[in-house]
Amino acid sequence: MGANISTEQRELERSMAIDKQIEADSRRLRSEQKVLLLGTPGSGKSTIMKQMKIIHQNGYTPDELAAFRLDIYQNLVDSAKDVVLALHKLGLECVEEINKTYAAQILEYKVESDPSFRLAPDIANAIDSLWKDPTIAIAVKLCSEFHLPDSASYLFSNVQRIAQKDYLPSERDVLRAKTKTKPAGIMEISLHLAPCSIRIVDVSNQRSERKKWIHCFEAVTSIIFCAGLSDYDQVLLENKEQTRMTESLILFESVPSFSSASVILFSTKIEVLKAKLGKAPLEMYFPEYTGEHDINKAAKFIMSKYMQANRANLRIYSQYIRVLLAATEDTILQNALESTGILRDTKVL
Ligand SMILES: Nc1nc2c(ncn2[C@@H]2O[C@H](COP(=O)(O)OP(=O)(O)OP(=O)(O)O)[C@@H](O)[C@H]2O)c(=O)[nH]1
Ligand SMILES: [Mg+2]
Repeated sequence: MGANISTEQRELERSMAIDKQIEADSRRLRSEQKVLLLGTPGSGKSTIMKQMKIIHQNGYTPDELAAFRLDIYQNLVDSAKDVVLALHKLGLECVEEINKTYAAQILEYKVESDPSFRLAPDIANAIDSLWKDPTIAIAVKLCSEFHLPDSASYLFSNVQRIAQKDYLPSERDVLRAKTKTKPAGIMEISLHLAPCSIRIVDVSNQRSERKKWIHCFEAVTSIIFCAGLSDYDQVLLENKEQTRMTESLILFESVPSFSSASVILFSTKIEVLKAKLGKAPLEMYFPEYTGEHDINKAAKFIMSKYMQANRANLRIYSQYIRVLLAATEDTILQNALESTGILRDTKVL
C-alpha cells in the first residue's frame, strides 16, 4: 500500500512538472518575437547580427575575436586584389614604379586556412604602398566604375596593425569584415529584453537556395529588410543588366508572397552613399531625382523607391531618418541599431 502511494505520488509530481513546463514554454512562446533578417547579399544582415551581440551580449571574447583573424586577412587580400584588377580593367597605371611589382605580388598571394597562418609583412607593405599610390586616390574620387569593396579603405588604412604577429581583431574589425558563412547558412541570436525575448534569424546566401531557407518565415513576427543605400550604381556580377538596388527592390516586392509579418525597412551604408554621390550622380540612374548631392534627399529618394515597391501595403517602419543623424561612418556602424531602437523599443515590433 505504502509502495502504491509513493508510486501515485511520483506520477502526480511528474504530471505537475510536465504541466509546469508546458505552461512555461507557452508563456515563453507567447512572449518570443521572431525577427527575420532579409536582404540581398552584402546588404548588411550579418553586420546587424554582430551589432546585436556587441550591444546586447557583452560583445566578443578574445577567443571569438581570434576566430575572425583569417576572415579579416582574406577580406584584406581580396580587396587588394580587387583594386589591382579594377586598375587593369580601367587601363590605369600606378604612378610609383614599385607598385607595379607590388600589384603582381598581391595577385599571387594566398591566405591559407591554417589557424596559425599570419599575414606576411612583405604583403602588408605591398598593400600599404599600393593603397597610397596617387592613382588610387584619383580613381576613388573620380571614376564611377571604380568600386572598392565596402570595407576596403578601412582595412587598407589598418593594414600594418593587422599584419602584426600578435594581431587580435578588434570588434570594429569584426564589424568591417565580410565573414565567410556556409552556403545557405542560418545564424540565430536570442536576446532577452524584458518583457519579451527576441530571436533574430540571419539567412545567408539568399540569392540562391530559397527553397532551403523559406521555412524560416514560419511564425515570424517581423522582418528587418536591409536596403543598401549605395547599391544604385553597382551592377551584379551574375547579371550585368541589373543593379544591386534593382535586385533588392525585386526581393522587397516579393516579400508579401511569403510573409504577412510587419517589415522594418532598415537602410545601411549611408556613408558609402555620401561618398558616392559626387562621382556617380543619382540622377544618372534616376532622371526624375532632383536633390543633387544632398545626402538627406538622396537617402529619402532611395527609400521612396522601396515604399513604391510595397504594393501589398505591408506595415513598414522606415528607420533611415534617425540613422541619417549619425555623422561619421564609425558612429553609424556602432549606433545604427541603438539609435533606431529596433530592439530596445519592443513596441516597434
Ligand atoms: N560602410 C558600411 N559598411 C557596411 C554597412 N553594413 C554592412 N557593411 C559592410 O558590408 C559588407 C557586407 O555586409 P554583411 O553584413 O556581411 O552582408 P550580408 O547581408 O550578411 O551578406 P550575405 O551574407 O552575403 O547575404 C561587410 O564588409 C560590412 O562590414 C554600413 O552600414 N556601412
Ligand atoms: Mg551574411
